[in-house]
Amino acid sequence: MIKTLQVQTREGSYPIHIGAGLHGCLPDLLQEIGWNRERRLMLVTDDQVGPLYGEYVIQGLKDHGFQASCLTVPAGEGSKKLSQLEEMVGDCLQAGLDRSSAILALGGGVVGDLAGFLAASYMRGIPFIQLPTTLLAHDSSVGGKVGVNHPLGKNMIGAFHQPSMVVFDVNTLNTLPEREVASGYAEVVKHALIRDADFVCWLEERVDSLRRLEPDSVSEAIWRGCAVKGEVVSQDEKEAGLRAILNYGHTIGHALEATAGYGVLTHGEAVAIGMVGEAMLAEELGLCPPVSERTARLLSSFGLPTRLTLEIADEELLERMRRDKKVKQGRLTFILPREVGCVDRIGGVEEAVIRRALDRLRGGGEG
Ligand SMILES: NC(=O)c1ccc[n+]([C@@H]2O[C@H](COP(=O)([O-])OP(=O)(O)OC[C@H]3O[C@@H](n4cnc5c(N)ncnc54)[C@H](O)[C@@H]3O)[C@@H](O)[C@H]2O)c1
Ligand SMILES: O=C(O)C(=O)C[C@@H](O)[C@H](O)[C@H](O)COP(=O)(O)O
Ligand SMILES: [Zn+2]
Repeated sequence: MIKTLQVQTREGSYPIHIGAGLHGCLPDLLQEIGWNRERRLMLVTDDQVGPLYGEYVIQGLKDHGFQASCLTVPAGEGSKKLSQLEEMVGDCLQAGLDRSSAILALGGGVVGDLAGFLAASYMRGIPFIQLPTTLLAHDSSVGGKVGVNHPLGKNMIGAFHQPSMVVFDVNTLNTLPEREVASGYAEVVKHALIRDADFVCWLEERVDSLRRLEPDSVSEAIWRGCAVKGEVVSQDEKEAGLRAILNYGHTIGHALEATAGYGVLTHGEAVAIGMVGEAMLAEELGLCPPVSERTARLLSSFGLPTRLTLEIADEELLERMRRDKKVKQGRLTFILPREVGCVDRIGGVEEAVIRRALDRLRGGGEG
């Protein structure tokens, strides 16, 4: 069964298709959005995903008369950097891509963010399509945040560039390593915690089937996660306000990810720890009833870490947080829970309270 959602943008709307075997439908789906065979296509993938799915996708396109070439980057967060992007621009120029060409991003969030940024910047912008292959990429493939990391911070160089379509073939999840499955559930849980209390209960009741990647449950989880994300992005495409709620867990999470060294923690692991820490912060500030324990229990049931065990000093984390993109005139802004299923933007959080929350996140305080 194929499920479809629409994301509204300033320039119209684009579909998200979720279902088993959708890679086989890609040529038809391209034609549905009006892409004809004259448009030269560059498939961007990584060296783990490419050998699994790249050839099938390229062959399908060629069989339908499309001109498609392939560009492969090394797998992992280390590829999300400017020097990689420069190399990719060279590959596209060599392959003869022009302003009527387009990019297809086949992979997880790293490929999606990197290939999306390539599309946003190549000759000042060409269209692209997201073909997510990780559970986490139900988040990264929707909403148009594309970019690369800087040694001083996550996603510090980037753009908003919406895809023309998202095609999620859930069959690809069958080859995903267990650690990446868990990592992906962090962003699924985030979507539930920020906007949909019923979805939180639904997840709590189906942990086992979701972890086994039972097709009906996993497709429903992806669909519900994409529905939350799509609804928020449709209301606030460029993060003027509301969209910041999608950053729950990310102020601490991004600080952890960059300080630990890109790739040491997966993005989902860092965000999982971050959500528990930020729930503790909300409790310290008296903003909500106790929610951190239930948050940690759910994340942990998916096999995710919920405590800060790496030896990183508070000051190092705070230094990163002071450069977070939500900081305004030096005031640290967090996305904090009011209750399960509802969060708020809270500005001007004092560093002393953050230190108390970090202490609890390390297992100090009352837990
Ligand atoms: N733009 C956004 O809105 C947004 C949202 C969330 C996360 N992100 C970004 O996404 C990135 C993390 O994405 P990710 O967790 O997908 O990581 P990833 O892209 O590095 O993929 C994880 C690993 O799984 C492998 N893999 C991918 N699909 C596979 C498959 N089907 N079978 C076997 N192996 C497969 C990859 O090669 C990689 O080694 C981070 O850089 C994060 O900042 C962006
Ligand atoms: O789409 C968004 O908006 C998000 O915040 C989704 C996050 O899960 C994602 O990690 C995003 O890349 C973070 O964006 P950033 O602007 O904080 O770098
Ligand atoms: Zn994220």
